[in-house]
Amino acid sequence: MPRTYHFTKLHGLGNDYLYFDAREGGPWPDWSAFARAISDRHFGVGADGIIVIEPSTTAEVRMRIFNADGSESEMCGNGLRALAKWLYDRGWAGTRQLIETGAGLLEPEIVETEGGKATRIRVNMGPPRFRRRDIGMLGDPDAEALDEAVTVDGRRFSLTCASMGNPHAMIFGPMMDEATLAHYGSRIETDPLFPRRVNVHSVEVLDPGHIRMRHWERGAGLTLACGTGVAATLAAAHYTGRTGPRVEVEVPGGILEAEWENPPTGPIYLTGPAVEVFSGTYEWPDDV
Ligand SMILES: N[C@H](CCC[C@H](N)C(=O)O)C(=O)O
Repeated sequence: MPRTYHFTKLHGLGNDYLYFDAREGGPWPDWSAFARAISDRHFGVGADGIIVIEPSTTAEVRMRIFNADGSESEMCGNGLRALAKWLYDRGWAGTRQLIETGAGLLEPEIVETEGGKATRIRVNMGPPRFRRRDIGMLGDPDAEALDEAVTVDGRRFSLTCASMGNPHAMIFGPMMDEATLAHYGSRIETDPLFPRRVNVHSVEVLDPGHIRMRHWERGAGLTLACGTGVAATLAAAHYTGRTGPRVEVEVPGGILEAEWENPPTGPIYLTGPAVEVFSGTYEWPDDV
């Protein structure tokens, strides 16, 4: 007997997720298989993945994020910003929130509202990390991974890697077009250097305060925005002397602001919009 699941779709600059309130009720499905099915843009509802809200003993709620391929990630910056909106708009949390994530306890803050609804959210993403162990890379776990090299189809890429709880590899230089990033990003994502796979970003530094970039996300492919990717990129760019500690980042879906407070040990803040699109229901075979 199929079961009916209620969801709300929200996005941060077009990085879209389906939200499931699993704080009560259940039983709940195998979220990985469920995410793979519902995220399909043709045979499902369509999204970059799903966000599952669960009870927490240490914060207001626990956020879990599953990519479109069903893989679970440690963290999602755009997803966390939109979750803060989802909670605030329903009166379930205030303007300053504490959320349990796979990257630790993180603090989103509603910074702009319209008609009682959150429109712009700033989130303390915690500090970036640069060691191989943080990124889940092969090699000396205590060594930083600021200048790695992988070769794909005879083309050598220099990677600067950082973690925001989830792993990111940045390719600095002229921004690649979609087809080029899809071709090489998909192969770097699954390179043996990254046993946990990796999110891949093509990053062009325009000046010390401005970056433009394009994302190939682990488990989701090309996306219009990647919050943890923007934060990891600011960390890598500033840490290697390419930018200041505060940048405006142009991603395909719009503009995100990123600021690194007290580098290199302080947190990175990410500020940008979040939008609620619609709510709906989804039938899923009773596999529980
Ligand atoms: N694909 C990512 C998770 C989503 C991150 C991204 N959408 C964000 O806004 O941070 C990973 O597997 O680590």
